[in-house]
Parts: sequence; structure tokens; C-alpha cells
Amino acid sequence: MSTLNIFPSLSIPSQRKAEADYYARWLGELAVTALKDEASLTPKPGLVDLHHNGSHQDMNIELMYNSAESLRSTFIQMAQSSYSNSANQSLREQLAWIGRQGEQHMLEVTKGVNTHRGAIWALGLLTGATSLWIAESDHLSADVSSLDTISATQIADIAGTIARYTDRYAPNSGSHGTHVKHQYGAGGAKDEAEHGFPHVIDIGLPALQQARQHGIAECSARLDSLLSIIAVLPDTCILYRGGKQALVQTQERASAILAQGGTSTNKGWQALLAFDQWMVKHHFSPGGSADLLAATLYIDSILTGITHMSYTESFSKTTGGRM
Ligand SMILES: CC(C)(COP(=O)(O)OP(=O)(O)OC[C@H]1O[C@@H](n2cnc3c(N)ncnc32)[C@H](O[C@H]2O[C@H](COP(=O)(O)OP(=O)(O)OP(=O)(O)O)[C@@H](O)[C@H]2O)[C@@H]1O)[C@@H](O)C(=O)NCCC(=O)NCCS
Ligand SMILES: Nc1ncnc2[nH]cnc12
Repeated sequence: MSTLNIFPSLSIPSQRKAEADYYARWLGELAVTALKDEASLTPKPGLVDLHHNGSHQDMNIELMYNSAESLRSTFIQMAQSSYSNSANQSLREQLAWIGRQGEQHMLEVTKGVNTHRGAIWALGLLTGATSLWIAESDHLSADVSSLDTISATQIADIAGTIARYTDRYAPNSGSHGTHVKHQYGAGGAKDEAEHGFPHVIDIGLPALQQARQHGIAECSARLDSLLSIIAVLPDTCILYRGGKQALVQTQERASAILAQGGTSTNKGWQALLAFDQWMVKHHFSPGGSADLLAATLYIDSILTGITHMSYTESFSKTTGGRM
């Protein structure tokens, strides 16, 4: 993949540039890990997982992993580009440029299959926003207990601010999302980002954290988080394939499993398996919800991992304190 020559990196002093590269590599790694963790979570309703290809003829787990790996450099570039930058028109268009290059690269790797378009959008904005947030503040030296949902909200708000600038070079895509927008008035991925990722911050993340607090095993905690998102998200993937009724039925089924106590209960687990079969039978797939689960896992990894990764700390460890 070609590298961008529009980064303002030459004007960043070398220490600052080293920090930017350091954090960008870390954030890129977290984003790729989040995508692979989403893909491997099993069993997911209608989605590709370790057991099957869900409602997708053209995808499998190998393809999802390869697609995720292919996006590492995209996320790194987005984070590099955002460090020492501000949430403004220019950054929006730099990220869009990198995002479109990333989409091209993904499509080359997957031979034309749209595995992660929505994820490039969501995680691209969030990696960029995290990088900017790190650069602007002293969060990394903060006590871990203060890195809570406030930090998550701040990062998602920055992502929302960037998303609200218009990308003047966006082509008229004629995507499924555009089609669904006209037919049902659903805002889709763009709306989600512009509002600061409410389905990540107010739904997916609290569901994940609450499940863990109740001692629920990590796999079930993540599945419950996914179901919480499916239960309320206007997912354009479901709307495109099955219309409004499919979306309502899908949401009701996800809510019913949560009302039964979630996937950690025997009843909930059986209901999840039945839900998966029903989705596959009807060829429905909650692709947007899967992307937002990946975004949730990414934000979660920032909150839980951030103190391990202070640049200064890590740098002084490797150099014996000599800066
Ligand atoms: C601004 C864009 C988001 C424009 O994209 P688009 O007009 O296509 O908008 P949406 O359809 O709304 O969203 C795109 C993808 O986002 C996922 N998604 C769906 N609903 C939501 C939602 N409510 N909230 C968040 N995310 C959502 C979804 O992606 C997943 O599904 C993909 C498979 O989808 P698709 O190909 O449509 O469906 P299939 O049924 O599988 O197709 P067939 O097999 O039947 O043919 C998969 O990729 C998942 O990721 C939506 O598809 C943005 O994309 C954009 O402008 N990009 C340009 C560059 C840019 O700005 N980059 C970002 C810079 S940070
Ligand atoms: N696991 C998955 N299966 C199908 N589409 C997806 N889009 C994002 N993650 C997905």
C-alpha cells in the first residue's frame, strides 16, 4: 500500500514524531486485534465466526483475518496523521483519503468482498481520535482508575467532531447504505459516527463492563454486548437484505435473549443458537453491529491497556532512563 505524502510529519520535532509513530503502531495493533476478536467470537447470529460463514457466501474466517491484517497500515497512518493535528476539515479529508486507500487495499486482499468497509470508517475515526486525544493531553500519566467511561466518551466525541466535517472529495458511492437511506431514512454508519458512536458508548461498552462485573465469562460478556447493540441499532445491512420487518424481528430476538438473562444462561445460550439458525435461514446479517462490537472492543482495550503503554515510561525502560 502506498504511503501518504500529505502528513505534516516533517514539521513535527523528532521527539514528537517518535511519539506519534509509537502510539500509532500501538493503536493500529489494537484496532486490528479488535477486528480479529470480533471475527473469532463464536457463535454470532448470521455473522462469520469460527463455526461457520453465517449468512455470507463470499466470506469466511480466514478472509476476515486477512482483511483485518491488511488494515493495520491504514489505522497506523490514520493515527499518525491525527497526532499533533486538530479535529478540523483538513484532518477529515486526510482520514477520508487514507480510508479510501484502505478500502482499495482491503478489496484487493479479499478479491472484491466488502469485509470491513464499515469497520474502516468506525475504527479509522476512533484510532485517529485516540491519537489526537493522547497528543493533546496528559491522560497517559493519569491513574488507571480515572481512565473510565469519561475517556471513552471524550475519544468518541472527538471522532464525532471529525466525522461531522464534510468530505468534499467523497464520490457518490451508490452503496447499500445510500439505497437504504433513501428507502427507510436510516442514517447508518455516518449518523452513528457523527453522533459520537452512541451505540458503542451508551450500549456496547456498558453491556460489556456490566457483564464482567457480574462475573460473566469473557466470551458471553462479548456476546451480550453484541446482542445489546443488535437489539437497538438501525443496521443498514439487515435493512438492505430484509427491509424494516427483518430489522424489527432481529432486534426483538436479540432483546428476548438478553431478557432471558443473556448468553451465559443455558436458556439464553440455546436461544442464541436458534437466533443464529433463524438469521442464516433468512439470509440476514448484522454487519453494522459487528463493526460496532469491534469498536467497543477497541475502546475497551484503550481503557484497560493504556497505562501499560505510556511512551515516556516505555522509552525510559528501554533506554535506562536516557531520553
Ligand atoms: C461514510 C461511509 C460510512 C459511507 O458508507 P455507506 O454509504 O455505505 O453507509 P452505510 O451502509 O450506512 O455504512 C457502511 C457500512 O457500515 C456498517 N454499518 C451498517 N449500519 C451501520 C450502523 N447503523 N452503524 C454503524 N455501522 C453500520 C456496515 O458495514 C458492515 O457490513 C459490511 C457488509 O455490508 P454490505 O456490503 O452492504 O452488505 P452485504 O449484505 O454483505 O452485501 P452483499 O453480500 O449482499 O452484496 C461489512 O463491510 C461490515 O463492515 C455498512 O456496510 C464510509 O464508508 C465512507 O465514506 N468511506 C470513505 C472513506 C472514509 O471517509 N473513511 C473514513 C475515514 S476515517
Ligand atoms: N463477523 C462478520 N461477519 C460478517 N460481516 C462482518 N462485518 C464485520 N464483521 C463481520
